[in-house]
Amino acid sequence: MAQALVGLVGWRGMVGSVLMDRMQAEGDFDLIEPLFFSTSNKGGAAPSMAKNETTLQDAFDIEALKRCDIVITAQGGDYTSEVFPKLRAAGWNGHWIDAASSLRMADDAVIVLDPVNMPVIKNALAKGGKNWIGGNCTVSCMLMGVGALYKAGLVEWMSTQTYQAASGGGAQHMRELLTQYGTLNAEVKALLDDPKSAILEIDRKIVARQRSMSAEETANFGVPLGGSLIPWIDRDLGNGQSKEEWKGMAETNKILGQGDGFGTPAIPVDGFCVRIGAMRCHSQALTFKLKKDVPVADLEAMMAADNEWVKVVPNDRQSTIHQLTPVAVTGTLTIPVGRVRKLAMGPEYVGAFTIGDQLLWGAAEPLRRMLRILLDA
Ligand SMILES: NC(=O)C1=CN([C@@H]2O[C@H](COP(=O)(O)OP(=O)(O)OC[C@H]3O[C@@H](n4cnc5c(N)ncnc54)[C@H](OP(=O)(O)O)[C@@H]3O)[C@@H](O)[C@H]2O)C=CC1
Ligand SMILES: N[C@@H](CC(=O)OP(=O)(O)O)C(=O)O
Repeated sequence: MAQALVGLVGWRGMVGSVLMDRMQAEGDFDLIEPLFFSTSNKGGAAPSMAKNETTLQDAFDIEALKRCDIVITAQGGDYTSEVFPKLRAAGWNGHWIDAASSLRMADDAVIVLDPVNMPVIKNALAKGGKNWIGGNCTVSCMLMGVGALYKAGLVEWMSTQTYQAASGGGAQHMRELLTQYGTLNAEVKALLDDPKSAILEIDRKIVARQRSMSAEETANFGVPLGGSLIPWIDRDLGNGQSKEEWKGMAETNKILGQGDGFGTPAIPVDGFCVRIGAMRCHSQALTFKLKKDVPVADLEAMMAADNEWVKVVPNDRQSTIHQLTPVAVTGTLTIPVGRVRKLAMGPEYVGAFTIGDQLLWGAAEPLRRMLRILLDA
């Protein structure tokens, strides 16, 4: 039987490159006939994973896209908003797998995170579902870590305080962060090299340099991030909440198949989303109100057994500082969960801290796994 023709859009971007790496590592290209698209280089040479179709197709050419059994895109929301409706209107009935948020909350779209919501995916597949959208990176990484508590029906509500990496804004944001770090270092290099220099003099020079950063130096984040933080991510919803914070409850419940449209009440999820100067790992401090008092050891055992990527980190200083950091997690599929302990508010209140690489579980991995689910169906 001919292999499925799979259109790949956005493959050379940051998320797309991670996706390509993972697809190669897992042998996904052995199972498909890839067709590579470009928004900027139609007719150029496709990457080495191409088999029979070695020329880049125009990513806006609906007829070319219509040839595909499956399209996977990491090109971004503007591309999805422009092309997806035209493709469906042209009668295309293939599977659309997308990293962008544009279609996530549509009734006919499933947010894919199969280690957490395989039953939701299977149910939608059986009903003829065709639109498979990757979740918000923060939500996906969080559920990969603590999804077991939701699956067990233990969570009354959850509050999350995030520490989100620069990569969530895109490649230019990562460059801007590092450039700012370099600028700040250069500002006080002579003083740092002198062990007798006064730390408050260094501090004064740093904050003066941060406060005088030009529009060019802060073009992506709008304000300095190096040596600072930004407690607002994504749009202002006008009700005091950021769009990133809104996604926490909306997407968590949609992934789990509960809340609006599912006939079961949504679980409240809320908190603050904060940009920090990490590169590509999103970290989060979680507070749970459980429906009953469950021993910490039992909670840890449930999380550890939930999927092969969760790693419960013992709640001690040495384990935490070595295993529960962006430096430890970057570039891996491991989702550590640590700092699990009962909080002072009462036996049903539990704290935890979790981290995920937002380009892997937060973006690329759920997409390629959805491709495999479709190929196996
Ligand atoms: N960044 C993130 O953390 C997350 C992103 N997403 C989604 O994925 C989308 C893509 O994000 P991201 O990968 O960061 O976007 P990028 O800007 O890295 O890539 C998007 C597209 O830009 C074009 N492009 C132009 N110049 C370059 C260049 N120098 N190098 C590479 N590509 C270039 C490419 O299209 P072409 O080849 O056609 O020219 C590429 O596919 C986002 O818009 C979002 O919807 C989802 C989750 C997390
Ligand atoms: N908003 C995320 C990144 C992202 O792309 O999210 P979404 O896929 O929900 O738009 C961040 O800035 O960290």
